[in-house]
Amino acid sequence: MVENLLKVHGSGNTFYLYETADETAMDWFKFGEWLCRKSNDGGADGLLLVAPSNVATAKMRVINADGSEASMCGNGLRCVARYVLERENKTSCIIETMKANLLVTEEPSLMNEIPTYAVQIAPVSFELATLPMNYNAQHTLIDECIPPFSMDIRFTAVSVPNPHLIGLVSKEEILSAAHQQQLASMLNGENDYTPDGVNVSYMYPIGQQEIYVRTFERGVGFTNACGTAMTASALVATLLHLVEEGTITVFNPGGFVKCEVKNNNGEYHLRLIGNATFIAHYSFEHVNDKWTLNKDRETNEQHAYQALIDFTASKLSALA
Ligand SMILES: N[C@H](CCC[C@H](N)C(=O)O)C(=O)O
Repeated sequence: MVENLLKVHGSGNTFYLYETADETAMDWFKFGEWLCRKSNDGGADGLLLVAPSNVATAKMRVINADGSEASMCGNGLRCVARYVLERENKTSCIIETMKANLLVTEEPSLMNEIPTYAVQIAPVSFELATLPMNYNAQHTLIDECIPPFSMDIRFTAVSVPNPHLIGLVSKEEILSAAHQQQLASMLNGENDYTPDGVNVSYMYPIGQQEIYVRTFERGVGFTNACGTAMTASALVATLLHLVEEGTITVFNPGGFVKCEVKNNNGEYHLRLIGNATFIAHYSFEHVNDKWTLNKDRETNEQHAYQALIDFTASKLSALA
């Protein structure tokens, strides 16, 4: 049977998006890993599954490119939000995710008529046990130097609810990815600190209420952007007084998003606002446990998104 799916992206973080009526229909981990292979039309960073929910309008599951499942995906949830809101002809709804039912809303375009959506990012915790992460039997790790990782980068660990380690780095470290690659590879292999791996982001303040974030994603590697990482970085930037609470623009290799941070005495309210671009329509067949993928037709949306890429490039040229 031929089935339809979409290729989508949020801030250049690309996914296949597939809606199923039956969560038991396939081995999503194997399907996700196969779909994301570069040999499949360039692959993708993950698979977004849209399924029925008993507690919300729909349910989202996130499979990384290596076939592992994550509890949350900020860029992906914006794409799922658009897909479900268009299906329901609504402007807001609740989407069930692994650890929270989250409000998603259609928003005014960021620029150039680009489809724009906002997603709630929750729950948030600085407790190392929620990542999980082990370090000196500490409960939290906020703005600290970790000698085994680096003698000069200060790190913060937070779950939103997937795990993030965020380093505040110098211009040199943001211009070269070598150290980040080496640290993230160690923390996503056999190691004493992060048994389930961790998304590793390097953050660099670039202006008034503006930061730049580059992320090595657990289960994927370097991506153009990681929505939960950008939102977590915006939160950390407020805690370190690099920016004010409110709306922070987060630039990344794939474009930019807006992150809203509100801190009510340690109760954090986070919202991620950004594009939800549908790139192309695909179809696949699943016969004798083998899949075949066919690209049916492109949308014309990537052309509009190019304006946001060009704006970002002009902004980041000052970084070099
Ligand atoms: N690699 C992440 C899941 C995808 C998150 C990212 N794509 C986002 O937009 O938040 C993890 O294993 O926690």
